[in-house]
Amino acid sequence: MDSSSSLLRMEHIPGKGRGLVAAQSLKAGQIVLTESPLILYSASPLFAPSSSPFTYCDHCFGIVSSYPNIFPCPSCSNHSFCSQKCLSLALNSSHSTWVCKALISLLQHPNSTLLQQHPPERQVQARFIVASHNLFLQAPSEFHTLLSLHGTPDSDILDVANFLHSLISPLFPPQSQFSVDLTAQLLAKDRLNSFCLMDPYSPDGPQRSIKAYAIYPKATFFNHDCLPNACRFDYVDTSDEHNTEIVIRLIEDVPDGKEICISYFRMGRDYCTRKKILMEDYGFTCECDRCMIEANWKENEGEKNNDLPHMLFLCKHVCERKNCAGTMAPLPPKDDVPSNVLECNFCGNLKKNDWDVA
Ligand SMILES: C[S@@+](CC[C@H](N)C(=O)[O-])C[C@H]1O[C@@H](n2cnc3c(N)ncnc32)[C@H](O)[C@@H]1O
Repeated sequence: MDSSSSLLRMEHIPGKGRGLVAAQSLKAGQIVLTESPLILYSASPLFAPSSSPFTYCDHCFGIVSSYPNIFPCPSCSNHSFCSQKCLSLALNSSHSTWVCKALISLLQHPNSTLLQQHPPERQVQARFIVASHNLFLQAPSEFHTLLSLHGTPDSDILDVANFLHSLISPLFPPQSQFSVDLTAQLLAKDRLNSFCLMDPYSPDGPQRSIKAYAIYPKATFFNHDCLPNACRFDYVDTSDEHNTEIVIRLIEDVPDGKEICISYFRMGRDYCTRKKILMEDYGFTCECDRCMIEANWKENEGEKNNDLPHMLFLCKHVCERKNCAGTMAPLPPKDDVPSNVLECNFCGNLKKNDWDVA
């Protein structure tokens, strides 16, 4: 049984829809959820080469080193894998015969120049629709879970759905019931529920690109808070089957019944930037404690208006390593003893917690 079920329960949270609350008293550093994606797809546009300096396995998204450690798809030259195991798993799941043929057809489609004229994002959405249809064919109950998530199409999504459906629907098997409306529904779910899987951290490297997108069936119910009590660790690049799992760990103690929230982006951003992202990308206005205080700050006076408890939280929990700004959470407790070491969820940096004086 899923161990998170005794730690978390879903509740209706006023003003936020569904959310996850602590089902018992929980400790800082505790891992409250580990799960595999419902759907996972590459963030590389179909036509343009990826901007990432790394090459990834198209199944587990671990870094592929060089030949002879590359296992290409036997039917297309566009997808490669880091091991025989990933290749075999992919051919029976994420890179099934239908997916392989659909992606080749999209690349060779007489209208493919149309797709290339759209922003690269459209090509990534095409990958998502192909992956969703594959889920529909392979795991109908998981497909229905995907459809039950939060998100309804707006007019922009309907336009995109019309365009993508015209390109992709000829590739669906004849009995497929994938309508434009269903395509639009799926795109709306993807917009609100997908997590980014990022390039590995490098102190001097370029800004990290997104290597893949994933939707997790339970983690998606964590609502946002600008001063979260939990954060996501993705132990990527372990080159095994756990590479794409999400791990949610508590930043501080959480009493029974309290909502557990993550931040949908790195915490260091100022009020106006956070407000803009949350409205444009997620369609809501955040009313967390931090936003309520910062909303009253005078324009351009953020630095002078620092609110002490919030500043202490940010000093303690924002990683100060160069090119990082990830979130620092305590290591998991050992034998119920809390750890005095904080770990960054982004770069893995460890630092002693000197903030909590007994
Ligand atoms: C990934 S879903 C989270 C689960 C969602 N509450 C549900 O009912 O399925 C993201 C959506 O949850 C809602 N949400 C998340 N955090 C919120 C917050 N702090 N305030 C208001 N709404 C929030 C927004 O509608 C957002 O688009």
